[in-house]
Amino acid sequence: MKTPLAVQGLCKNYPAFQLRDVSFSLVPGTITGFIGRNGAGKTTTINSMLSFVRPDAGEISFFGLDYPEHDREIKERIGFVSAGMTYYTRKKLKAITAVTRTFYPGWDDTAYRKWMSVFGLDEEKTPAELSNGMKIKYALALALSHGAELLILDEPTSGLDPVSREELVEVFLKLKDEGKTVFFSTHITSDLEKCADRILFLQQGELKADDTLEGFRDAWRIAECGTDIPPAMQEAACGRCRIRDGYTVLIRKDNAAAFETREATLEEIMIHLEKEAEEA
Ligand SMILES: Nc1ncnc2c1ncn2[C@@H]1O[C@H](COP(=O)(O)OP(=O)(O)OP(=O)(O)O)[C@@H](O)[C@H]1O
Repeated sequence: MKTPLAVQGLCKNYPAFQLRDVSFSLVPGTITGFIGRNGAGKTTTINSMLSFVRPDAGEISFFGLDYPEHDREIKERIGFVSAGMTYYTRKKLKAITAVTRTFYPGWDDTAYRKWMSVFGLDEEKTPAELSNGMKIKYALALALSHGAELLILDEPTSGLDPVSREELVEVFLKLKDEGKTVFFSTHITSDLEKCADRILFLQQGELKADDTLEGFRDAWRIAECGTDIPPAMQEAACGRCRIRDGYTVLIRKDNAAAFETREATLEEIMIHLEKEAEEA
């Protein structure tokens, strides 16, 4: 099966920010979490790869087809959902759907009914009457009704309460069960611990990790120590964070044998690496 998305050497220059040579590809039927702190460049990457902004360099292909050359065919096979999506707030969902379906020759009404029912959405409502989580679900229902095989979501869980986030994570797992590929950006790492197969970690416009969730986590260990970090540990540290009684220190697993350590969570890895980058 062709890779749903391959990004090669993507660059975008803004006056105060550069996206530098980002390359990755997605594995079909998996969930990939695209993580990085605010301003790391996640949205810039997504906008550049979807040609919402013009990239300065890079090659993008979806399902082995170059983009944007094969724009029309590709758009029928992907769905894009952003937390900031806006709809005509006072139109009923059924009116919005009626317009949307005209853009897609492959529109499948049975699939639409199914996903509206799975997500508990009422067509008689207007977007103004939907919560943020419901709006994301409606956007997903539209994407899935035109047969999207790849779902690209920009920060779908931010701004949602923990229960709504949990529901969305369950939706992603359901989509994966159906063979869809899911790519979503977030800075809420706990959501990824529950559902992601792969992690892409972006830091200051550079892709710092592209690995399985287990591989990414397993490369690191955490040491907990008092306020005096021993010199050997200082040497091995890749970032340290203050905690109540001292510090937590992130150490590459390869360098951690000499210390008492434990497994690291995704959040700990991200925070420690960001601290290190800030201090560098
Ligand atoms: N149109 C633009 N013009 C100039 N700079 C921009 C533009 N869009 C984004 N940037 C800058 O690019 C940087 C990366 O922003 P981006 O929105 O891609 O980050 P992000 O990782 O998605 O962050 P967040 O999690 O806050 O959404 C920021 O410093 C931002 O100010």
